[in-house]
Amino acid sequence: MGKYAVELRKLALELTGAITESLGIGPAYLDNKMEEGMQVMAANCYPACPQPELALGLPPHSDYSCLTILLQSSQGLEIMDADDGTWLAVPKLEGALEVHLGDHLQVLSNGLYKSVVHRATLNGERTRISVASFHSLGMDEKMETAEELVDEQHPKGYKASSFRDFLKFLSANNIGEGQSFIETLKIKANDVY
Ligand SMILES: O=C(O)CCC(=O)C(=O)O
Ligand SMILES: [Fe+2]
Repeated sequence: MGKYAVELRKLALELTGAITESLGIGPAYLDNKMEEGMQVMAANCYPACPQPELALGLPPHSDYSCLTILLQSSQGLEIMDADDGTWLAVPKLEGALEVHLGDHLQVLSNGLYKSVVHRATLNGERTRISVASFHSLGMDEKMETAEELVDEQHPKGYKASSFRDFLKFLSANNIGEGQSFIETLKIKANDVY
């Protein structure tokens, strides 16, 4: 697990650099903050469920990370098509890692990149295991929208927040009931900011 975690961290930094480069703010924009940031690994175990159509392994949510890298033992992950709200199954490809864009990059990019809403379904036959590696800034480091991506036509759309702010939100809200942290960060037209 140690070597796997180390390699994923390198991959996350490389992908984050490619994303910031694509935004025109340079490949090293987040390097220092990511290098001092956090990597959280979660092992999820979903036992076989006799009535999988009646339950979910994880409710719909987006991840509070820059990137999440996921390995799944069998199919079960679904992502939401943001245009029509339908759910699409992510196929299990042998040896493939699934990369999710998280809320941090939506905030940084002023909404040019969107975090992916996803959920975990259950199946009737076998236990499913997934290992998620979340890559984010440090606990008290605020992720802010890049000033370079803000102008009159593209006003700043998000408030800055830290992982600790997210944890406070989680302890006070139930994401199983549809509450979403990124929604609370959106700056509304008549907010004084
Ligand atoms: O088990 C999965 O496929 C999804 C896991 C996940 O979304 C998470 O741990 O945040
Ligand atoms: Fe997730």
